[in-house]
Amino acid sequence: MNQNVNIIYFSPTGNTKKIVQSIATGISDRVRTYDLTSPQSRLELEVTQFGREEIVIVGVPVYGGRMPSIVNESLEKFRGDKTLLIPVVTYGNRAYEDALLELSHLMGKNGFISIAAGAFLGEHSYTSKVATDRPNKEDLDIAVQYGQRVAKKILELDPLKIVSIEIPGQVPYKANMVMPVFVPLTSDACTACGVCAKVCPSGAINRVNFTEIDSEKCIRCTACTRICPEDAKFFKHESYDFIVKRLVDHFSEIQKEAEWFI
Ligand SMILES: Cc1cc2nc3c(=O)[nH]c(=O)nc-3n(C[C@H](O)[C@H](O)[C@H](O)COP(=O)(O)O)c2cc1C
Repeated sequence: MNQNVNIIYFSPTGNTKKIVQSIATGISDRVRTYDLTSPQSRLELEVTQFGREEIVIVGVPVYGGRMPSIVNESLEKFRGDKTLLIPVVTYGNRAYEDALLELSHLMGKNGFISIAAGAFLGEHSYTSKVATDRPNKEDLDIAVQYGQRVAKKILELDPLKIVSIEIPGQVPYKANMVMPVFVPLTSDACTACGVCAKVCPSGAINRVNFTEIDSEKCIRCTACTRICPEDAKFFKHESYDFIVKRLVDHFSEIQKEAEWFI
């Protein structure tokens, strides 16, 4: 298609970004990006209006079966006018529960109509033993093909009969996860390069003293522990170990596949 596709995503460890970009590639080569991962990008985001003919793909990771609440306020700044929406989530092989439906509802309130939706696998932020290396090349190829199917659907749409598709999930949504309070620790290997603070999506890492973490701001997304070139940032807490053990015990053997609704 020679129509613009707008992609909006929040993606602390990069899985959601890859999937959303691949779907967009299947639709058009004219892509406009709204990356809401950094606190600065969300702070600077202005109210953005999309027209009727526009296509928007929005992607977030699943946190506790819900969408990450940190991004809700920013997503509310996007306004549609019966704008075509493709909501997408990535999740770490446990379950996506109500996250996809919640994302579709949140955007739907502001004038977007979900004409397709997808739930994709992404290596679990907490352990590389669950959904290892997902999304892999095959996942990304599939995402491109899903994008091509959306493009076909759009060309065939009767503008007077555009309705939202059915998306799995329940209302009321699952209760928000109550996360035990643990924050990343820093070992002596830290060279104070500051890359952790740069990628922190919640601004929780002190910009001068990188070992100081604001436990109220930290969303435990693992962006910092994954990016540290010295492996100096790490989680060590009995609750964290318990979560990882549970994930590995129950979700490491059988890997799920992407689900696509159209
Ligand atoms: C705080 C937190 C909660 C998570 N909750 C879930 C969950 O409920 N179900 C699941 O399958 N994966 C869960 N995950 C894994 C992420 O959804 C998955 O790794 C996702 O692909 C990360 O996306 P990103 O790379 O775009 O940040 C969770 C990860 C974090 C950090």
